[in-house]
Amino acid sequence: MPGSTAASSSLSDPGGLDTATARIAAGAPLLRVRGAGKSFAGTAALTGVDLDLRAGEMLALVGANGAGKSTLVKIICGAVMPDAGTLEVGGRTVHLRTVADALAAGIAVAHQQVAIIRQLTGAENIMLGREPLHGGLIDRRALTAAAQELADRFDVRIDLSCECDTLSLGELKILDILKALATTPRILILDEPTASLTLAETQRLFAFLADLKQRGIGILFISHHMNEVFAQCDRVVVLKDGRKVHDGDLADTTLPAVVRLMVGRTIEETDWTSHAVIGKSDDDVISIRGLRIGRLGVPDLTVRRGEVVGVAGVLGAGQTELLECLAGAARPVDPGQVRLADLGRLPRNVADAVDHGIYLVADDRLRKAIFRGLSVEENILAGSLAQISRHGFVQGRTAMASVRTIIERLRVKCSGPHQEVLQLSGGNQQKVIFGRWLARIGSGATPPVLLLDNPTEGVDVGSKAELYALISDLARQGAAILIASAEFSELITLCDRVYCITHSRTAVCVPRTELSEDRLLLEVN
Ligand SMILES: Nc1ncnc2c1ncn2[C@@H]1O[C@H](COP(=O)(O)OP(=O)(O)OP(=O)(O)O)[C@@H](O)[C@H]1O
Repeated sequence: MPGSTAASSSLSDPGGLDTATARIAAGAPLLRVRGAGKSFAGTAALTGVDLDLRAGEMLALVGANGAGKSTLVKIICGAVMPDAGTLEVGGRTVHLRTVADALAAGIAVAHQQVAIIRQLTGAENIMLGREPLHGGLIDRRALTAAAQELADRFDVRIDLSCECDTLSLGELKILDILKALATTPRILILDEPTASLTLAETQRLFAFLADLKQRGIGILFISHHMNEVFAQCDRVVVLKDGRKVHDGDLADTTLPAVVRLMVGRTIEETDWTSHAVIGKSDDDVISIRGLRIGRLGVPDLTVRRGEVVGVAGVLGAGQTELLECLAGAARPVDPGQVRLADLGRLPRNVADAVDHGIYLVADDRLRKAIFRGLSVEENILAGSLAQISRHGFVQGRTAMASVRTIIERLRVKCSGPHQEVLQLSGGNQQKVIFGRWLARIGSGATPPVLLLDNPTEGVDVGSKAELYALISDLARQGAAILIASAEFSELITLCDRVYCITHSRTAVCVPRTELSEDRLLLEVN
C-alpha cells in the first residue's frame, strides 16, 4: 500500500525534512526572494521586493490593504508569474511556473480565500491530490485515518466525514491550513489564517505553528492582527504601495512604529476604543423571542436604535445563521416572535429585508456578497439602483457622485470605479461590500438595521479604525446594529453588550462594563 505508507509517514513527522532542513539552516535561507516585481495592466502591484525566510522562523509580512502581500505570496507559490526577480529555495534558484512546481519545491500555502471543494468531505479535501491508493483505487479508510491523524495533532474537532458545504468559514479555514500541512512543506505560507477564527482556535493554531517551527519549517505569516504578529513572529517585513519599507527583528521595533510604516500615519489608541453612548432611544428595533435556527435556540434579545449589540460564539455556533435569518437569507426552524424594524415578523427574503432598511454585511464575501465580473461601481450601486433611478433609468451623475464619495470615504484602493471588483485586494473588496449599504443609507430617511458578520475581515488596521468610527457614527444617528465577530477585541471595542451563544446552555448576556477577552472566551465555551 505505497500511497498510505507515504501518507502516514509524512503525517507522523509533518516536518519530514529535519535532516535536510538542518543542512539548509547552516547556510542559505530556506527561501530567498530578490527584486520581485509585478504589474497589472501597467499598474505596479510589487516593485523590487527582497525577502529571506529562514528555517525555524516565523516571518510576518504586513502592509495596508493593497500593499502587495497577496501578490508576493502568489509569486512564491507559483500562482502568478513575476515580471522581475528571482526565487531561491534552499540555496537553489527555482522557476515556479505552476502551483505544482511550488509544492514540489516544498512550498505550501493557505490563501486568504479558502481553496476548499465544498462538495467533498473534510478528509477528502485535506488529502486532495495525495489520496492513499490500494490496488489502484483510493483507500478510503487510510485516507480518513491520515486526515484524522493530522486533525488530532492540531486538536481540530471538526467532523471530517461531513461535506464541507455544511461548515462555517472559520472551519473551512482550518481545513485549508490542514490541507497545506498535509503536503509536508518546508515553507508554509499562511495568508490571514486567523481572519475568521475565534480566540480558542487561534491559540490552538499558534501552539501548532510553534511545533512546526521547532521542526525547522519556515513560516511566512500574513496578518492584519498586529497583536498576533508581535506575540508570535520573529521578524517582520513591511510592504507599502508594493515596496519593502522595513525588514527586521520584531524585538527591535514597536507596534505603533510598524503601523505607522504600514499606513503612513499614527493610529491613536482612542480610535479603537471610542464608543458612541449617545443617541439611544427606548425604541426596540430588533426584538427576538423563541427563535430557533438549526440546533441553535437563539437567546431572547433586543437591540434599540443607537445600540451596537454583539453575538459571540465558537466557530459554527450559529452566529452566521442568526444574522442571515434576520436578513431574509435563511429560514428558521421555528420563527418564534420576531419584530424587526417596521416588520412584525422575519423578512420573507433578502429583497423584503432591504425594502425595510435591514442590511446584511455577510461573511465569506466572495460567495455571498461580491458580484463577480462586475465593477467596483456596479457592486457599490447594487443595493440602491431604485433610489438613483428615474423612470427606470439610472441617473448617471448622481450614481457616479455617490460611488466616488464611497470610494474616498472608505479609501478603497482601486484604479477607478470601473475596475473589476475581483481585481481589488481582499480588504478593499470588503470595503466595497460595506460601501454598498452606505450608498443605500445615504439615500434613505429611516435609520437602518445593520447586521454585520465579521465585517472587518481582511481590513487593515488603519481602515479598521475608520470602519469602527463609521459604525459608531451610524449608531449615533439611530441605526440599530447587531454584529457577530470572531475577533472578541472588535466586540469589546464596539458593543454595548454581547450575547454569548452555545448549543449546550442558555446564552449569557455580558454588559459593556464586564467585557473582556477572557470573559467572552469563558462564556462561549
Ligand atoms: N489580477 C489583478 N488585476 C489587476 N490588479 C490587481 C490584480 N491582483 C492584484 N491587483 C492589484 O495589486 C495591488 C496589490 O494587491 P494585493 O492583493 O497583493 O494586496 P494585499 O496587500 O494582499 O491587500 P489585502 O490586505 O487587502 O489583502 C492592489 O492594488 C490590487 O488591486
